[in-house]
Amino acid sequence: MSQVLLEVGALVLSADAVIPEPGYILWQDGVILAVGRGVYPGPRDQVEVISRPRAVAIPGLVNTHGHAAMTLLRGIGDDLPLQAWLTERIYPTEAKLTGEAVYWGTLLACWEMIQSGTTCFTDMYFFMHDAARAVEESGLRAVLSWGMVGFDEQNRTQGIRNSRSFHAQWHRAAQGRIQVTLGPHAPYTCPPDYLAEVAELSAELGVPIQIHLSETKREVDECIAEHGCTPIRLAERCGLLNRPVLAAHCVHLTEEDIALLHERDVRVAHNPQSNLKLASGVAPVVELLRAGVTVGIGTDGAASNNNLDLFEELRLAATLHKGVRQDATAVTAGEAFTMATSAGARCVFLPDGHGTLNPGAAADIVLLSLDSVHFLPTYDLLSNVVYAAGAGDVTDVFVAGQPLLRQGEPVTLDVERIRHEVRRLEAILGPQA
Ligand SMILES: CSC[C@H]1O[C@@H](n2cnc3c(O)ncnc32)[C@H](O)[C@@H]1O
Ligand SMILES: [Zn+2]
Repeated sequence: MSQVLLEVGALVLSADAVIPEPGYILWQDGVILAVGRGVYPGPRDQVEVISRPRAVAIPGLVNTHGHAAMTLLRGIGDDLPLQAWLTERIYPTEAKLTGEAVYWGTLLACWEMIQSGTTCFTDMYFFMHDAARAVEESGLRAVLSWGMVGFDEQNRTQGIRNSRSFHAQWHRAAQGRIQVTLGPHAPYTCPPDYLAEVAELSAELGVPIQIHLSETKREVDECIAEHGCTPIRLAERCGLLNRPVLAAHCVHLTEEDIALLHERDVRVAHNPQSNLKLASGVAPVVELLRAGVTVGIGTDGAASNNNLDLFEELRLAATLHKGVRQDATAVTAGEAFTMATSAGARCVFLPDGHGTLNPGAAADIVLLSLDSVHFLPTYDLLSNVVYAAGAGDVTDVFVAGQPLLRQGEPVTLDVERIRHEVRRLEAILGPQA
């Protein structure tokens, strides 16, 4: 495929490599070949040129935790804590979902994420063949898992069977944009022997695991009462932490938990907005970062957030811990940006270097308008991106070098059709149905 040259007004290659002046990115076959300041020095006649002199290029944002099709449940179960939210409102609504609904709900999520600068996301849900079809069509990169629960023998067996068939059909599909992982829901829905079985399957298939861990104090207290240890320690005893693991939430941790997360290189998805909305608490992100744990940022599903805007999440991650700790140095702009980009990419098991705009990284690129009010004035470009910019400033999105949003317009999605189908499903799924 031919080379593409993107000319921009400024670049943030990574948190510690900011170019606040015009420059370029050159890519081929979805991979960045060169970046630089000023005018591209090579021959221009052989390359396709995209000129965006009034935009800043940043690495695409990585959403490290979510349930994409829960966009269909946006607004259901507001103002409830996690367990009541799940059992009284979410599970009964999810019981009405079909593969077709998950397909449209996932497309809706893809639309929202593309529009707000996310290029890669994780998903743990049901009817995942339908979700994967939506991802393939959207052009996004995704790390998908079929959610597994072990309430009884039948759903345990079904969970393993679903995960195997999903892996067989979709792992490394969509030109490598889709990765399949295993998704045991949580220690309170998956008993220890089931978690051990999932760990064995993960080793057999050679794929990582994503799981909710230590989200609420109630979860930790009940785990200690039932199993004599914290959810993190339980996951270790079940053999889960011998495998690559992405743990969502990790709000209620002991010092020993944090040491164990670091020792086993468990990646943590920090979901500040969901944790606040479900009244779960605030994750000890400063302690996790200090211990050397890789922390990314996630939105969680749209029923606990209630949007999939990672710019909001990025800003909250950079401000929340300052307020809670009364320490203005807690989670700097650079740390938050890293969490949303390169650390996020590591969280979701992408190869080293992804989540940056350095040569060798995937050409997953987001452009923000320098004409936006949020870039006036611009003394410190990274500060503008983290503390001022928002989804409304996103003009263009590329994944693996392919345009998904061009000057504000979705390229891959028929958004009018998505709007129509979601309105239809709303009447079936909503509380008044
Ligand atoms: C088994 S598929 C995923 C399952 O998880 C539910 N879910 C969504 N958000 C959360 C959360 O923050 N904690 C725990 N479980 C969550 C979702 O509704 C699905 O049932
Ligand atoms: Zn979740």
